[in-house]
Formats: sequence, C-alpha cells, structure tokens
Amino acid sequence: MANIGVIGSKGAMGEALRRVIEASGHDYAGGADKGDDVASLADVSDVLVDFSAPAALQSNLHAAIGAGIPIVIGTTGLGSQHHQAIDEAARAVPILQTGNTSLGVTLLAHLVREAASRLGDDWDIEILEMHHRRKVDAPSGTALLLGEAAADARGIDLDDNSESGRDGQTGPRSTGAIGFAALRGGTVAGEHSVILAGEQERITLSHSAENREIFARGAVRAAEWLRGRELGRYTMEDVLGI
Ligand SMILES: NC(=O)C1=CN([C@@H]2O[C@H](COP(=O)(O)OP(=O)(O)OC[C@H]3O[C@@H](n4cnc5c(N)ncnc54)[C@H](OP(=O)(O)O)[C@@H]3O)[C@@H](O)[C@H]2O)C=CC1
Ligand SMILES: O=C(O)C1=N[C@H](C(=O)O)C[C@H](O)C1
Repeated sequence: MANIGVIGSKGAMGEALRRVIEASGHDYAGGADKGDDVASLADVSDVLVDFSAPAALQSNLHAAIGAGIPIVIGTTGLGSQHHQAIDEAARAVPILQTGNTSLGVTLLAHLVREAASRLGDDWDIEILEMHHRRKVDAPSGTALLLGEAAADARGIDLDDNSESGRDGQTGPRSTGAIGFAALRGGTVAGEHSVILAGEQERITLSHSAENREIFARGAVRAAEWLRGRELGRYTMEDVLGI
C-alpha cells in the first residue's frame, strides 16, 4: 500500500489515475494542478505520478527531491533540456520516465527493437500515430519511444535520422530514415503503427489503446515498482523485466 500523489490531477489522465489508485487498494494522497504547491503534495506522498505538462517538470522534480520520494513521469512533449534535468534529478531520487505506461506498448517497443535489428536499412521504418483532438504535442511520446527503439537497434541517432511533417517537394526518402506521421481527431485514446516496408513486402506492428485506464494501470504498477528502488532513471521495460 502506498500514498500516491498525482500531478495533473484534474486532467483526463489524472481522473483515470485516481480511479485506478483507489480501486487497487492504494491511498490517493491528493492532487496538484497548475498554480498548486507540488512540494506540499510531495510531503504527504510516498511516490508522485506526473501526467501534466512539460512546463511543470522542473518544479515536480524539485518537489520529489525535496521530499526524497520517487517520481513516475508520463508527461510527453519533453525536449532535450527536460531529459537532461531528469538525468540530473535521477542522481537524487529514483525516476521512471516513459512516453507510454501501458504494458502493450512496452512489449511493442521490444518487438520493434527486434524487427529493426534483424532487417537491414533497406527496410524503411515509418511510424504512424493517431490521437484525440485535444492532444498538444506531436509526434506522440509513444511514437518517439518506438522510434528510439528502432534507432537504438540500428545503432543510429534518432534526431539525426528522423523525417516528419513531409509536405510539398520533399525529395526521395533518405536511406535509413525513420519517418513520423501524426493524425489528430475525435476522442481516439491512442493508435500507433510501426510499418517496416521492404521490397515487395511490409510488416506492420500496431497497438490500439481502447481507453486511458490502461495508461493509469501501468503508471500505478510503475509507482509500486519504483518504491524502494536504488537511485537512477528507469523505464517501463525495467518494470516488465524485458
Ligand atoms: N505516458 C503515458 O502513458 C501517457 C502520457 N500522457 C501525457 O500526459 C499528459 C497529460 O495528458 P492528459 O491528462 O490527457 O491532459 P489534460 O490536458 O487532460 O490534463 C493535464 C493536466 O495537467 C495540468 N497542468 C498543466 N500545466 C500544469 C502545471 N504547470 N503544473 C501542474 N499541472 C499542470 C492541467 O491543468 P490545466 O487544465 O489547469 O492547465 C490538467 O489538469 C500529456 O503530456 C499526455 O501526452 C497521456 C496519456 C498516457
Ligand atoms: O496525450 C495522450 O492522450 C497520450 N499521450 C501519450 C503519447 O504522447 O504517446 C501516450 C498515449 O498515446 C496517450
């Protein structure tokens, strides 16, 4: 049993998290949103779960460090300066950061890694995602996570090899590029497909989220797993042991 504090508590994920925390026998320590004092929430929590906005990251990390408790970060749209801040904070408290807390996507990333490492770079990799109309960042955190898995398996840097937002006279596709396309509309919880396109054949690896509950369940499992861990930065693959 843990006291779990939720940052971004009034959002769609915050509400799903509260339901899952209470149903799973943990205690909901409280919530923090824009303008609230996260440090006070951290003081009454055993672990923090953050599904808010990139602008909140720094103060969330400070709050976790101040209280000496672990933090699960599910917020997406993070840039390199955010990842650097997480790396630094992970020297003071255990941190799990991921673009997708669902068990299905964690396994999908594993499969993508395997496929990308076995197929040469004459197999083009394209990542297609669709989300609800409220989503503010693109490509999704999940698409980037899947792209990182593919890039890592091929021993290349994603930033140097990604192609997104194609429009107009783009020229031909670069060999070895990892492409991204983002669709937005309606209430879609999250659709991701990784297409590996070779000569006259194609493999598609896909995941469909039917609701937000799957992310909330994964985040609570991550929070349970993170309590009592050594200092460091972890991923959902560590939670699943894959
Ligand atoms: N890793 C994963 O598995 C998943 C990640 N996500 C990510 O989680 C985040 C939240 O998603 P979702 O719940 O749909 O979004 P919502 O917009 O529904 O909720 C975001 C919440 O965070 C609050 N917030 C905004 N800025 C701050 C701040 N500076 N400090 C504290 N709270 C703040 C918002 O308050 P206000 O409305 O007042 O601005 C709102 O309550 C997004 O980045 C999304 O991509 C979502 C699903 C799964
Ligand atoms: O904003 C969302 O809703 C989601 N965000 C995450 C992402 O950016 O990949 C995870 C999930 O797909 C839902």
